[in-house]
Amino acid sequence: MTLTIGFIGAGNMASALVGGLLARGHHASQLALADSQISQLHAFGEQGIFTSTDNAEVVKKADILVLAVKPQVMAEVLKPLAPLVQAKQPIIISIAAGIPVASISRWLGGDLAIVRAMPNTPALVQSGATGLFASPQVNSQQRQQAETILNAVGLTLWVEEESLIDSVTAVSGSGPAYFFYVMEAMIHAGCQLGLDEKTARALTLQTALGAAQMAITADVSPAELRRRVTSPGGTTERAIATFDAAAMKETFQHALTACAARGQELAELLGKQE
Ligand SMILES: NC(=O)C1=CN([C@@H]2O[C@H](COP(=O)(O)OP(=O)(O)OC[C@H]3O[C@@H](n4cnc5c(N)ncnc54)[C@H](OP(=O)(O)O)[C@@H]3O)[C@@H](O)[C@H]2O)C=CC1
Ligand SMILES: O=C(O)[C@@H]1CCC=N1
Repeated sequence: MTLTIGFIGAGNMASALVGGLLARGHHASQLALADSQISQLHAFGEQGIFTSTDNAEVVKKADILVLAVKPQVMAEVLKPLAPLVQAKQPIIISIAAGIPVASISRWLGGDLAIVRAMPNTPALVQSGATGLFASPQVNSQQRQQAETILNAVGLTLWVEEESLIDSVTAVSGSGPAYFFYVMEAMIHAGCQLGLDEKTARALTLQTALGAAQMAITADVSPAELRRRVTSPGGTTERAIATFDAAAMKETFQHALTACAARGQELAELLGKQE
């Protein structure tokens, strides 16, 4: 039996996950999405997916309920759904940054199988990376079911401490934005060096793809692959020296630390709501 996966919130990340699931052959009739904005739902409805602006309608259908609203509205979204969720007992998968299992459980009335997942937007092209954490109530079959959903859209890895979800967020949840940032910067620099925008963009994106494919398939580290590009006395050496002089590695360390700290801050700011 295929389980129905319901999503509360039909924004960027739910779209990426649903797009990935559909592309992997998950049937539209076994998906359901709720969002407060009807405009967010049209495209899904047109694909034969059940949609509603009433979150409760999706909870009624869901064997697996994916919580995909912003952390800031999670408490107000979940509390009215508690009686229905308690009656239906779906597996809960929260993709929200920061919000702890204990808060989700409290808002939904307690004692539920809750998985925290931290996916990323490349799920849309089945190249996602997701970190998962299971609460003690999640049995091995439910763990497998949660993993199967996220596996449909890319790589999955379990962490055994909930706090490590903030670290996953810093590396891969937010990570696509860092790579897009580097792409923006390289395209801009290419244009400054005289390339037209189309050429700078095509060269940058293909280089990103090629470097990622090499790093994934190589049996040596990214550091070694970098060394192989960097001919002594050559051109790359100058660029890397410039990055080192600007303390780029330290900047990444600071940025990822700030990202993970924001996850903890969200938990403290929002997770304590009654
Ligand atoms: N974007 C990313 O790369 C990632 C995001 N996440 C997590 O995923 C979650 C969703 O993020 P993202 O998809 O980017 O956010 P979006 O804002 O794109 O999506 C959230 C959706 O929920 C809707 N919504 C707001 N209030 C309600 C409500 N009361 N009931 C139902 N739907 C509601 C929003 O509508 P409206 O716009 O009108 O408010 C919006 O369409 C967040 O918790 C985030 O931490 C995790 C990993 C990666
Ligand atoms: O920026 C955010 O808060 C979300 C969580 C990870 C990626 N986007």
